[in-house]
Amino acid sequence: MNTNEHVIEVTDLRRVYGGEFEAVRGVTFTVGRGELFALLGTNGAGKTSTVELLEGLAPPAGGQVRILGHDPYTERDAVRPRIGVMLQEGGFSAELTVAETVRMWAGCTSGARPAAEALEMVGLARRSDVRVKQLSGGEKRRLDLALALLGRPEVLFLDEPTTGLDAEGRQETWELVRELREAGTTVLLTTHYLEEAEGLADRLAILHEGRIAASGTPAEVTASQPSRISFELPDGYFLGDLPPLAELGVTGHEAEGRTVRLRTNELQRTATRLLVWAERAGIELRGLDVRSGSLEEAFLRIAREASETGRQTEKDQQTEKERVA
Ligand SMILES: Nc1ncnc2c1ncn2[C@@H]1O[C@H](COP(=O)(O)OP(=O)(O)OP(=O)(O)O)[C@@H](O)[C@H]1O
Repeated sequence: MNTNEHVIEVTDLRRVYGGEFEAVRGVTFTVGRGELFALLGTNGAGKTSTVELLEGLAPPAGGQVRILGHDPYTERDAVRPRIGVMLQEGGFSAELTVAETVRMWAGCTSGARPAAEALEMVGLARRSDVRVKQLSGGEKRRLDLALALLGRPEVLFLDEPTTGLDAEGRQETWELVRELREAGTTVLLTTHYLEEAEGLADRLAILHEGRIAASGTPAEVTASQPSRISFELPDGYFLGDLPPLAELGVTGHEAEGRTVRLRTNELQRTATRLLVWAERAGIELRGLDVRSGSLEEAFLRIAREASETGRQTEKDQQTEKERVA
């Protein structure tokens, strides 16, 4: 098996609603066999619109998708048996039991796992005889996942798999996803939880307004962000009392009353010089908080830049959608 094989290939993908509103605007990425790729983005960024095209639920308005070398829309029969899709809201009957639901789906799936095995994998074995309507939100997500795993998929699409799960359930799902990936399953995950992407993804992309605003390994995306130091100066001290900020390696700052926030790309140098200065001056920097750039930081920057430049765009899009509707 060629491990460099691109199981998912997306090139200049576009999706248009109502003939005019462009929700996906030229998205390009690839996912190799056994890789876990996460799509992140603000609300309405275009994650679901993109993933639905990858699942073959609609044809793209432009560009191309290849899943396992096939077009998932026009060659659905070649692709569908080899992929597993966990939808945001599975449409199962509330009156059936968990086991009946899984058996019903297994009847429509070629080479399905035994129902008991799928339920065991997601930790629902003890809930087999419970009616779906009696499951908690988190248990329903696990049932969605069991159904997606039934056909032993080579490619697994997970749309917000841990929404509604408690901390333990989330950890268990992450563990399962890791095991599946280690067994060679290629996974495409959308999520709102940044720590989920950080902990699971080999590579990720942050979507914004239908375009990829940042992509790479979690470490690469994080490294593009400045580190932050914040603290409170004692009474009688002001920002101007610090050594020149350029000498500290500071690239940006804010001061609000006695609270100071510094940004730097050289965390060790800035922190050391700041602490040496404070020590020599006999000053305690209360509430001192030193943190490296994070995925959250990258995400918030993209969202912030969006809200600064995007208000007009949002208005335009709304008008566009109203016209289309
Ligand atoms: N059927 C539709 N008709 C018209 N516009 C749509 C349709 N579906 C989605 N949109 C719009 O397309 C844009 C992208 O939506 P999408 O659901 O793909 O975003 P998302 O990133 O998955 O968002 P969320 O994180 O909120 O689930 C949004 O502006 C949304 O309002």
